[in-house]
Amino acid sequence: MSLLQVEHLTRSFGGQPALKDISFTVEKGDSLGIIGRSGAGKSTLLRCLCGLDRPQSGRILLEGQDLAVLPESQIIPLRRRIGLVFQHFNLLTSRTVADNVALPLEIAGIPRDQRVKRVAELLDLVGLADHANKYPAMLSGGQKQRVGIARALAAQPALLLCDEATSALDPETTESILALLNSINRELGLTIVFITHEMDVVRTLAKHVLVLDHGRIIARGLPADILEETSLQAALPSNMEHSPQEGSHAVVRLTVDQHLIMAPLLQNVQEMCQTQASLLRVIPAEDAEYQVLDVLLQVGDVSVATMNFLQQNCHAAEVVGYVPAHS
Ligand SMILES: Nc1ncnc2c1ncn2[C@@H]1O[C@H](COP(=O)(O)OP(=O)(O)OP(=O)(O)O)[C@@H](O)[C@H]1O
Repeated sequence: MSLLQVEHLTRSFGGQPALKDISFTVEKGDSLGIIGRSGAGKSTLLRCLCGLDRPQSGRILLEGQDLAVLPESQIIPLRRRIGLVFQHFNLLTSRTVADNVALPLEIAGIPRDQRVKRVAELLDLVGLADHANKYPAMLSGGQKQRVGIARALAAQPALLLCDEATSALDPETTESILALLNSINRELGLTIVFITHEMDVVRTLAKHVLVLDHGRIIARGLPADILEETSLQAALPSNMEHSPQEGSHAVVRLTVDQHLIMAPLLQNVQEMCQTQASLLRVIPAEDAEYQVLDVLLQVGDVSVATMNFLQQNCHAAEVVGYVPAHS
């Protein structure tokens, strides 16, 4: 039996569908990333998965129990099987770090001595053992999220749901939080379902990916395949049709050896400047808006004439360093 089984889920707001016929399963130990542009239905799906919202139809089976139809009184114990990590941490400012982490255990009626032991273990796990008595206002964003993660793990959930858990953090802190979530998934074997709009998060954390668009699943699979497909989709002209129209031109996708693109330029440098030039590396453009490639060449003689030639034939050319001639 899958840990989570979602079948034909639909959810509308005022007649406007936000989720349409969503079906997928999550196996124990998986890490599923749900991506999609703004308004695709990610948050609505996550709210349904944790029982905070009810779909109009469909089933959400967590360990075999249907969150979509259970009466509220029976959903509460089932919700304890789910740990939630929020974008903005949602810590209680008047409670210390230790008391924030202890909250789900208090609600579950766990005796004080067991709570103290469990909280100490959790703070150790998230690297905050020395911060137990601090208040949230005394912590950095990354530390607050670590508290959020410890709290989510407190009641030993079967499933961790993360709602844009790193969107409010800087890149370095994001990396450390993703490393923590990764170890929780890979070393503790805890199943994670997360929503994000950041491709790097998917690349780092997901074992599988679902892509939502206008409330539907439009793609699912392994991160590498989905990310390649997603970047291709984003690059396609917005006015592209899938069938030929009167007078239309075809859009052709090529997979090209980068040496082939550079060959004419390298040949010209060698002929016009009478110097050796070879390709070291092509760096994919970070900024798609300008559609440029960064290319590293190894050039034998960087005379004024060679640099002038390169500057005239490229957007820009500058010497960034030197390597031995034989490398
Ligand atoms: N409580 C609500 N009342 C009315 N419409 C809603 C409600 N919640 C979501 N919607 C609508 O459902 C659709 C999906 O919204 P949702 O917030 O799930 O998308 P999302 O993918 O999480 O977007 P974002 O990345 O911007 O948070 C949107 O059209 C949104 O306006």
